[in-house]
Amino acid sequence: MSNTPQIEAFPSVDAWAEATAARLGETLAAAVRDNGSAFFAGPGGSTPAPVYRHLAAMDLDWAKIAVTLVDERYVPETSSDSNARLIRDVLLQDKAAAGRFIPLFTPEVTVDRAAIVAAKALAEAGGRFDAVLLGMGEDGHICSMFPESPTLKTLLTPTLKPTVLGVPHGRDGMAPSIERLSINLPYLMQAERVILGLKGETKRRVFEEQAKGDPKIQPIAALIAADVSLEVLWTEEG
Ligand SMILES: O=C(O)[C@H](O)[C@@H](O)[C@H](O)[C@H](O)COP(=O)(O)O
Repeated sequence: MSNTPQIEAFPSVDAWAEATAARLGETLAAAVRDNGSAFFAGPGGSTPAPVYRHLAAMDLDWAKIAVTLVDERYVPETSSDSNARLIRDVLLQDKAAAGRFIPLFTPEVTVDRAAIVAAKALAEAGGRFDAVLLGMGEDGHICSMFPESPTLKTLLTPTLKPTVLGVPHGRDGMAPSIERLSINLPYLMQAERVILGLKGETKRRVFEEQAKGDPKIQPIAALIAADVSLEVLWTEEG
């Protein structure tokens, strides 16, 4: 029986960011110690920057750590929408400047071709994440697993191989507003540690509601049904 993970509450954004970064860093350090290298995947959006600042300052063996994204807008790094830009500007600084970044975006003919290129690049980098940080939208999406998206069911299918898929922009004003690239649920299922970082009361409520949802179409329910080793760290400060 899958159980909803307990939400761990922190009194401030900084306490929340520090605790999240410490756990991610602990897992990355253990992977470097035990396997000689480590692989981290994180989100874009407005939530993770404080976590990335704390992580960048951690004294890890960053030259042995690969860094990628759990999803990406299908835009070049020159775009302010680029998640790769966030990773380069905030995470791959300070001590983490030596980390090796593996972007998901490449200027291919179509987003689906770019997804094939990204899937190959992640597989060549080891194909399994040691530590993953996830954000969540107020619609319950994680990665680029959006409600009503035609790719959602495939992204949430637990029996497929870990891969990257192209996500079309939403029709009739539905999210996402631009094409995306996203890892699928199996990538999260095989990760050593997955932390969902949430800020604000709305997202806490959405998480609790979505946890009771249909794992075929609701990502949080899919994570829980797939027994992903999920830790949920939350702070009320928005
Ligand atoms: O490309 C993105 O936008 C992110 O990778 C996405 O998966 C994010 O985690 C959620 O959309 C939450 O976004 P916020 O943190 O901005 O609420």
